[in-house]
Amino acid sequence: MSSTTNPFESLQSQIDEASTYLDVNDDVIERLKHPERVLETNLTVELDDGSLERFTAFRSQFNGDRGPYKGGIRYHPQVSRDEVKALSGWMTYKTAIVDIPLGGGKGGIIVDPAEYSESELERLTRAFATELRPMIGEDRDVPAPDVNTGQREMNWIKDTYETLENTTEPGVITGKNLASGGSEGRVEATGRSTVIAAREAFDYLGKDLEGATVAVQGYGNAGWIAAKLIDEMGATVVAASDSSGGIYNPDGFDPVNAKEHKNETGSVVGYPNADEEITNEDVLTLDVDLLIPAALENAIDGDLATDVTADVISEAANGPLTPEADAILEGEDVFVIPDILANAGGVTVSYFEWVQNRQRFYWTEETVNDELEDIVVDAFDALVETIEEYDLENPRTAAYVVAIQRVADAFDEAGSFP
Ligand SMILES: NC(=O)C1=CN([C@@H]2O[C@H](COP(=O)(O)OP(=O)(O)OC[C@H]3O[C@@H](n4cnc5c(N)ncnc54)[C@H](O)[C@@H]3O)[C@@H](O)[C@H]2O)C=CC1
Ligand SMILES: O=C(O)CCC(=O)C(=O)O
Repeated sequence: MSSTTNPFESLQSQIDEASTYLDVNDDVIERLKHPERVLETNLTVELDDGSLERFTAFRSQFNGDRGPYKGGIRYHPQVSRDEVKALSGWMTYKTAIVDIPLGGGKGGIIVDPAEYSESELERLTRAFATELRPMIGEDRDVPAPDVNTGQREMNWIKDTYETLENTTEPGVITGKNLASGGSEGRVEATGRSTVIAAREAFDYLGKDLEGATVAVQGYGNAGWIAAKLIDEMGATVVAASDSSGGIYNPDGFDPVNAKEHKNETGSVVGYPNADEEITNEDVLTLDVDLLIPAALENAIDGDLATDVTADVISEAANGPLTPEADAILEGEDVFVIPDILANAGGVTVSYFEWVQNRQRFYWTEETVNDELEDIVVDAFDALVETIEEYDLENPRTAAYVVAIQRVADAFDEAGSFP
């Protein structure tokens, strides 16, 4: 993170901003600014050399008014209680803006997975799954992948849960591989919604995506798929970065080829067809038509925002702009598609996976992608309608107006406290 902005405070200020347009009781808004509960647990894991190491892990269940808590599990040294709380809140408003019947949750372990062997990571993941067991379940809380976790970790969690519960319940977790009950299209889903939303924004703004230049910060699951799909739509990817640095070719490069280079060498840096090496900050401030931040929170803070020159930003990452950056870009007429809509493809296809698991009936990739397309386009239309109805400058505020109203309605329908 390039800024010390607390992501939980960012979430709360986003809610405050939107609530001024809503006729929702202040006490209800206060409830919608805090998680319902947070598990903090210490996992003691045996390392390969026989020693023991303690890891701190969290699971925040932010809101379950619209359905089971839903959200990923992150492995990263910067995971903190407040980060997990923020991410779980963003999940709540994400599932609401795309109108799928789920709540919001998030988990994380403070760990740099690159420093541990596969067997150590398996023991760590299974230890976390054991702690999570009483609070997860397909009708309770359904985790999924996030930064530095993927199908492998999801399969371990499913297996641990099912073994302890003596059951088969693949819908306890999503983002599994196909053989373990995963869905077609889930790996690509986050990048896919990021570019569908970008395409809709270009259309709304009367801009041409064909030949538009694109920079992608973060070349992991969300970022590289977004690069690949936007290239397939006719745009030109000119820059990309990962935690080791950035690459640039003003004429564009093949995103798939760049990914192959990253797979072989560990980084996009050194990719021969885009050999101009630039910093991560340069990637964020390039004069491009579309910027896709796809790494971590606070990538663009107030200082950097003044140098951002992209016309459209599609937030594949959660929380890549600090509130200060958001306000600056709003003043500069940059159209920011907020994370809770742009990256909602991941949780939407997780929802499809959960539905398929429960029905024991699996969809084709084409069905998954068609259903995802409809949901993202509907959410974008609701965003535009709200921008116009309230004459809003900032699409993020519009997204929260829609999402908070939906969560508040569900709370309201449930009746008052006993
Ligand atoms: N995986 C998913 O389904 C979803 C992910 N997201 C969000 O997308 C973002 C990325 O997640 P994933 O792609 O899943 O993670 P990932 O672990 O697959 O990839 C993260 C990438 O970001 C890079 N990175 C880290 N720090 C960086 C920095 N300072 N500058 C440039 N690159 C940096 C890493 O090198 C890596 O390439 C996160 O904010 C995550 O919460 C959002 C919705 C769903
Ligand atoms: O697939 C999911 O359930 C959640 C993905 C996620 O963590 C996110 O959207 O930030």
